[in-house]
Amino acid sequence: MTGPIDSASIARAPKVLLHDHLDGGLRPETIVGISAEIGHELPTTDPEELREWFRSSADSGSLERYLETFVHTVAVMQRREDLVRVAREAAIDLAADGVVYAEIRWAPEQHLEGGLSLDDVVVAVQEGLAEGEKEAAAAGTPIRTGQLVTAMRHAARGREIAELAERHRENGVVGFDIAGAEAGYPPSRHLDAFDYLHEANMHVTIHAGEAFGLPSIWEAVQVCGADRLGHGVRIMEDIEVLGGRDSYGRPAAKLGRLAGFVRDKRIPLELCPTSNVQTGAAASVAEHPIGLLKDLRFRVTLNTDNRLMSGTSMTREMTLLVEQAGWTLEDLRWVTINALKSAFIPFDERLALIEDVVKPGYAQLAIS
Ligand SMILES: O=c1[nH]cnc2c1ncn2[C@@H]1O[C@H](CO)[C@@H](O)[C@H]1O
Ligand SMILES: [Zn+2]
Repeated sequence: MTGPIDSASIARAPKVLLHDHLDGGLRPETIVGISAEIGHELPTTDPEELREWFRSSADSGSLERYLETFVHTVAVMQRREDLVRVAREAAIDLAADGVVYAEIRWAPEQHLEGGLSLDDVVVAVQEGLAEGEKEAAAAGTPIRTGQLVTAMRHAARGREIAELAERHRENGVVGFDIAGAEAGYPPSRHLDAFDYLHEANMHVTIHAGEAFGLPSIWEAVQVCGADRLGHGVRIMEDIEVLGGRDSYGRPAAKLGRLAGFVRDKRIPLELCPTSNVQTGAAASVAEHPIGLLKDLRFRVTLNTDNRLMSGTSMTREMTLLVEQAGWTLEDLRWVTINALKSAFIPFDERLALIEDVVKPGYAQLAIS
């Protein structure tokens, strides 16, 4: 399973996605269609031009500017039927990309302009995801999805959103996240939300170590008790590469206390190479730290972040790593199993997906 891998195999490989924003993955045609109905003005109404507009506008070198484009996707996700549609299409599109399990995140507090309540919007998205799952199964590409309910870090609704997540845990919500501009908005601003969720035994991931460095990661892990790190790529700032290899053939490196803790505790990193290149957290996919972090045996997972803004898919992220960073089929299988090990669904269900779907899927690719 270590030889070169062709593009058809990458497309067919089972994939697991833990970090994908619902409002970052819309089909351009859907944005154009809903905008026309609700009278929202877009930079262009040509779907292909719009696709390119999102990608190039997000190619800004800064997270703040990357996030500006979301005004157009959030605008078309305010009516109940539109939330259902966007969620349904997300599940179908991910399934067509070979994704067999996806945790899809979004911030309910940004979808109340049409008069819906926080509970209404979560129910609408769940309805869409369930419809999409059904259609994907009928098309022969089964997928399982879960919602991650996000609170916006600049706002002050963390506790309320945490309670929302907890209320819907039996109805599709598998965890909680905070997102938005990182610099100036440390995770501890939402400590009451995290305390509440820990008391309720809920799972938590935190965007940290993307646009801001070690203090943000430290707070997420040690103050807020994050189970996983959204991005976490700046953990590199606590790793000194020494050059050469150790006796196990791994890159020789000296880990600081925080990086050592993250690796020792097997805290999953939800890495998103293309998105990081766009926001300036990495120079290129070839040079992205994901390769080094893999070789150092961190709990690495591979993700899309925002398929629309980053012009990507799981197949594309995998292809880039294969073509530009020398990844093998075994590496792709490893990050996929890592992601399932780190998923927020119950352990027995994760195991079933690993044994019944992922391992047989990769075994088939290895022999064909
Ligand atoms: O990579 C990211 N870092 C931080 N925040 C993000 C990223 N991608 C999207 N969002 C933010 O999360 C909200 C809910 O999905 C989006 O509206 C966007 O503002
Ligand atoms: Zn993100």
